[in-house]
Amino acid sequence: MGLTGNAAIVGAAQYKPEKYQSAPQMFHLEQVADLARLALRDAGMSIKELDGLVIHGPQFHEASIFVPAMAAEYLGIELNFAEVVDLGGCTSVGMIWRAAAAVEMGLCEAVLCVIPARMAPFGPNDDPMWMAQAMRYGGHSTAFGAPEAEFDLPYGHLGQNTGYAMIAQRYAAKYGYDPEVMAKIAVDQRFNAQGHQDAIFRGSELTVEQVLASKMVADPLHILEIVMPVAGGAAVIVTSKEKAAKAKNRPAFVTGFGERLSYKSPSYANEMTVTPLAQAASKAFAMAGVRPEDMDAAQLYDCYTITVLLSLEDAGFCPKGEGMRFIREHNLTYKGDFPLNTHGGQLSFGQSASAGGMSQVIEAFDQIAGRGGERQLARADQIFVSGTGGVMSEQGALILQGG
Ligand SMILES: CC(=O)CC(=O)SCCNC(=O)CCNC(=O)[C@H](O)C(C)(C)COP(=O)(O)OP(=O)(O)OC[C@H]1O[C@@H](n2cnc3c(N)ncnc32)[C@H](O)[C@@H]1OP(=O)(O)O
Repeated sequence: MGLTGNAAIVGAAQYKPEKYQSAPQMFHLEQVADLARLALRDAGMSIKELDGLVIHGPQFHEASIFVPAMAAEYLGIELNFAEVVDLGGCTSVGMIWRAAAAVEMGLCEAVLCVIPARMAPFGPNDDPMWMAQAMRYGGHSTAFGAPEAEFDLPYGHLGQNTGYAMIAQRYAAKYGYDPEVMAKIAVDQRFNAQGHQDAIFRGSELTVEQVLASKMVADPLHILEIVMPVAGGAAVIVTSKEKAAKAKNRPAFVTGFGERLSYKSPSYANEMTVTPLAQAASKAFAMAGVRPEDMDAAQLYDCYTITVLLSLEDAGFCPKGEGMRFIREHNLTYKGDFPLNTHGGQLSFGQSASAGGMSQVIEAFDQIAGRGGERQLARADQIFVSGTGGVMSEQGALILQGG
């Protein structure tokens, strides 16, 4: 049951992360078209070959319904498969497996997965204040009737920072917490970012002391353990094995996936320190017929350092409660014995809304395709990718393997 490895990523493109103030504003459809052009060029394919579209829809305030049909019309293509994915930071991983499954089912042959994440010019019905706030406190709905508006927000649980801090506090109470070890995650990833020409924090290396001396945002999370929101956008082409055989790049076959959605707010979790990634990852490994120790690298969603710690444990790279020891004992850089987030992760490459997780998918593809430049791993045949939405509540796992 599941994928049989007959669909692959063959091309990708992403905008260089930029601060919102300096990034160009583009209408979302314009971004879709531009990203599609860049990803197709990378794959060596023509737009006429596309017959599937997976799109991230919520930001389309130009039109809130029929988003895939509107985008297809704008691209001038007809579709055999269309899907909107809205899973926050789990969107990217969710898009890739849905595209691969659709290809394997024979619904379509080539799918564009696309997330526009630059700001669009404000329209007459947009409220710039609300949008600025939504961008800042991304994860929480303040909408009338939303459970978090009633039970979380009045207690100061605004958006993601406080939710992840709460999980970190619970972890600390249960298993202990060494701030230096947590800072090492950010430091090793910042080292990796020096090897990626598009990383927003290329050119500024980091030490454990700097992380620990940086502003405390939500105890125990320092600002340098938290992602900085940036403008961006990404697109990936997933196609059939037959088409992949003719592709320009070495394909990354999608051989396993898992997805698990749980509570949206950690306040409702039975046990905050165990995330739904445990189920998602074990399904993905079983489907691909591989184990965590077979992986050449892990690209783990990293909105916060605590996300990385929990993901390492729940994906099965080390037992529960032993993440600190694992991080202390391993060099997580691309030069090390456990290459993790080899592009710098979102902490150091940059986090653009919902497209941030696609940077992890694209880095896995780049490594498998052998175009990682100075950060290229000697062996990159099997890579694990995770996606995290909400406050550890939406989890996705992918296994990508070179052909
Ligand atoms: C979405 C999902 O489903 C799952 C997820 O990914 S959850 C995560 C979603 N993302 C978020 O919630 C965003 C988290 N980040 C933040 O809220 C903010 O960055 C923050 C509150 C941590 C800091 O904001 P702030 O204190 O107002 O910083 P601000 O005054 O804007 O900037 C101060 C400086 O620090 C920098 N900075 C801001 N945030 C930074 C960060 N996280 N890391 C490093 N530098 C940062 C700024 O660039 C600025 O530098 P300059 O003065 O040189 O321009």
